[in-house]
Amino acid sequence: MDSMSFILFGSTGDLAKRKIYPALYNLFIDKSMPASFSVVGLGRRNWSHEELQRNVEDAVRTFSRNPVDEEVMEKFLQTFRYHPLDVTKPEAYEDLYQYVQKREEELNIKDNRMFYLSVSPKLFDVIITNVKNSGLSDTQGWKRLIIEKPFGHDLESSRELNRKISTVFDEKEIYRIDHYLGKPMVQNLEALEHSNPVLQALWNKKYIANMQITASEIVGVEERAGYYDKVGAIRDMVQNHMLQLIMMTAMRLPNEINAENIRNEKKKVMEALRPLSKEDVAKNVVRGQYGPGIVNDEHAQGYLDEEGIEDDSKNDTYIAARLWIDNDFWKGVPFYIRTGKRMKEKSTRIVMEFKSPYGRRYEDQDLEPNLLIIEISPNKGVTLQLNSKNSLNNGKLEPVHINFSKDQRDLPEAYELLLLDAMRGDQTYFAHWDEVEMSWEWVQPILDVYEQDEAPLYLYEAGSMGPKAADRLIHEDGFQWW
Ligand SMILES: NC(=O)C1=CN([C@@H]2O[C@H](COP(=O)(O)OP(=O)(O)OC[C@H]3O[C@@H](n4cnc5c(N)ncnc54)[C@H](OP(=O)(O)O)[C@@H]3O)[C@@H](O)[C@H]2O)C=CC1
Ligand SMILES: O=C1O[C@H](COP(=O)(O)O)[C@@H](O)[C@H](O)[C@H]1O
Repeated sequence: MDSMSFILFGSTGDLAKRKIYPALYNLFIDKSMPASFSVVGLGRRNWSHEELQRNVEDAVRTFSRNPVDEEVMEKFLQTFRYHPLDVTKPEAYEDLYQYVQKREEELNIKDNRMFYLSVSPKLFDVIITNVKNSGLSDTQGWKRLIIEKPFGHDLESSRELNRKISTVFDEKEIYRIDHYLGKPMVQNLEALEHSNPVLQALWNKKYIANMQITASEIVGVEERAGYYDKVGAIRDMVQNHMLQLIMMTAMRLPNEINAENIRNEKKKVMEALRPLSKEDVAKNVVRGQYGPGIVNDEHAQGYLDEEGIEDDSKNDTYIAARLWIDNDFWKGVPFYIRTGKRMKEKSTRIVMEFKSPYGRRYEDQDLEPNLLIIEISPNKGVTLQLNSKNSLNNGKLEPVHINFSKDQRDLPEAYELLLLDAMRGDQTYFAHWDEVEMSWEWVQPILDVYEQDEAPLYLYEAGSMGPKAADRLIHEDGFQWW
């Protein structure tokens, strides 16, 4: 792998601590990092190199999946340097440029530069402008941009941001992170379908009655009120993660698996996704907000009582929706999504419910449908629900489960897989602009309806599986949530 500078905007922040440093360490210990690399951490704080290194060390000790090897840790920390920088000050970038070059010379590495924007989206624009004007992005080697979510606040702002970025980076140089695409079981979807002819044969409208994608969380808004109260579940989860999961589940696999082909197939799914008019929103989308309830046997306060939330906030902490993909493979199969905070369990999963064949033999018995359940996180595995006679219960047909689960500890974290791909220059599991733009296009009417408060906001009890209206949405079609 090419030697490079990893220039981290937001090196003193939460994401760097919880995800980026542990991921880099795990890649380092697995010998997946380039032989020579320089990490330059940036932030306004007046830290020394040693302070950054101490923080990196703490972060790795706290959050890494690998036990720490002291010798490896020492070498790892030596790659880190801190450079104080207020990103809003154009004149400060001249020093940064010189510092990055100095490290490149010291380490004798080429000017391959990875810019990682792990800062508030408000700062994306000013950083891009200053990186460009300072000359930092004029390299002989490659330059790449890793950019965190949210990518815009709505369709128009995302287009504006993309226009801005495109003046400095080509699409081939932009790595838009959606960490759900880095989850090992999401990356496994394609293999699961294509290495198993039995699943491949069934993965279409002929056999599937409906597809359900759930991403439920136990946590509430935590310390992110300022951010979350303005975005809600629709922008925080649906526009990106949930629609990416739909694309990954519904795409047809190209003959050759590479970034371009996969992204083309995902784009076709979005092109076929039936758009919602404003009138469709209330019929197909349910928004909810958690009230007080019981979580893990303890009282949990409602959203409006959380610190930093407006008293009369109408923000959605839960969204369920019915979607249709109008192409030859999925026409007539409803896709249901639901995601929310303060729900009963933490689970991200995809469930395919199979159709019941006509003229089946056991019409007198109340049979459960066959299900294929793909657990993405925190459990990782696949379960097939079939029916079988139970000779201990008068030969009654009962559901049985064929099941495999992955050893959780050995699997790399999403950020590890994504950072490795970005360093190798592989964009397969990063969101292409077309996908992001089409996702915003699909979501925009929902945002408009909520902005005007033209749809009901249903309360649900903390610790439940969401509002009753979401159950009604799926019952209308004769199905239930799995
Ligand atoms: N945290 C998470 O779990 C997740 C975060 N994200 C995204 O990652 C990004 C970072 O989030 P997070 O780490 O939580 O944010 P934090 O608020 O924890 O960190 C923000 C970082 O930005 C730096 N910063 C702020 N203003 C300036 C400035 N004017 N000049 C230089 N640096 C500045 C801060 O450094 P200093 O204070 O030293 O100036 C700090 O390092 C956001 O885009 C967020 O949406 C995405 C998914 C999950
Ligand atoms: O991007 C986000 O994702 C997390 C949920 O991620 P997971 O990997 O734990 O499923 C969510 O809590 C957060 O609000 C959102 O910004």
